Amino acid sequence: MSQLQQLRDAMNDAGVHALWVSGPANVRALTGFSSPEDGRVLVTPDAATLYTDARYTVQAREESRVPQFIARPPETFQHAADALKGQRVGFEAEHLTVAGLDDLKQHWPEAELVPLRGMIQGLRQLKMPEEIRAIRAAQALADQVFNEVRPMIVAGARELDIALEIETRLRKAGAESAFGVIVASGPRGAMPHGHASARVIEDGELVTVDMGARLNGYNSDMTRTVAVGQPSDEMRRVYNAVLEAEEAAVRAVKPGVRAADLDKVARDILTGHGLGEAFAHSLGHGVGLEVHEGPGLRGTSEDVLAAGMVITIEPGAYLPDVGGVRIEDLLLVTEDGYEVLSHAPKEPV
Ligand SMILES: CSCC[C@H](N)C(=O)N1CCC[C@H]1C(=O)O
Repeated sequence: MSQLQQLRDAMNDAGVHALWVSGPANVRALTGFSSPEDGRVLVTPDAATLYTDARYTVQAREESRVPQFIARPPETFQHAADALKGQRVGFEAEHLTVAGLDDLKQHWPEAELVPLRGMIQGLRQLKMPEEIRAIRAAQALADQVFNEVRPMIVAGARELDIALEIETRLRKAGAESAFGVIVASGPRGAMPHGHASARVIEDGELVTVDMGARLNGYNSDMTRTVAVGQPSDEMRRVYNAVLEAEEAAVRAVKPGVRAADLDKVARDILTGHGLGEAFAHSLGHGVGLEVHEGPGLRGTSEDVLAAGMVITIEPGAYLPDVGGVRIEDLLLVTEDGYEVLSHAPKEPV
């Protein structure tokens, strides 16, 4: 069943006749339009319309799987107003600004506006075959770029030169960086989001590189921590504990497993190594049109893994003023377990 048809079923369950979609990734998921920040979609029981403006007339015609209406507000809203009179119209509470809601109220005074959460994000958790192909291609490119740049990670190199090389190679291959490349060396490794700085890598340090490619709208996400020279015994111990936790969590991936239980697999191992407090974030997340999407792999998550999800497994341990380690793989949940999509080597330290 198409995502649009599944969405109509969900709208029916939520008791709305129509849905105004403004979240960029959701607009893209429903239409294929590649400038979704400048698009909106109105979904009704028998139609879906992409609203965008004249800058995108040709692009929308080429890309959109649904009919387009080219206009700017207020014409955009007026186009739909008659059909929405007396209807319950859902909107995406996470994606509509206060001003955006004011506009809807002003232009659709006879509609009942209903805030909804996570309706399309929920559907997006299960990837379709063409989406899996796109994520696989993005990760293959990320693996290739990581392997090409790996020899640059040596004592004397600056973090930001490594990040720039990764970004340049992704761009030359027709992709872009899915997020600001994280290159965190030595004590900066204690920052889970340590975006590359001007710091010069020193001998004996661990360097965490977290990178993703965005190709044809779909993202990848992978982290490797590598050693430059001989790291301290303490950091080698931390590395091996994180690796053990990562591999155990990967092995536990299969349909039906609760995301919270998966998080616990890794957390228990790190706790056993005295690193429970140092694991300062969740185990992972879904990846697709957004780098961070459902399911959420954290202790409080209600999500349950299902075949077709693409997830990260990325435990880490962060010791302030000392350093840190994170190891992350990208996985496809399959009918009988999982397939690891990220292939860059995990080097022994
Ligand atoms: C800035 S995007 C970060 C991508 C990264 N792989 C990631 O998802 N995380 C790094 C630390 C934990 C996790 C996160 O929740 O941000």
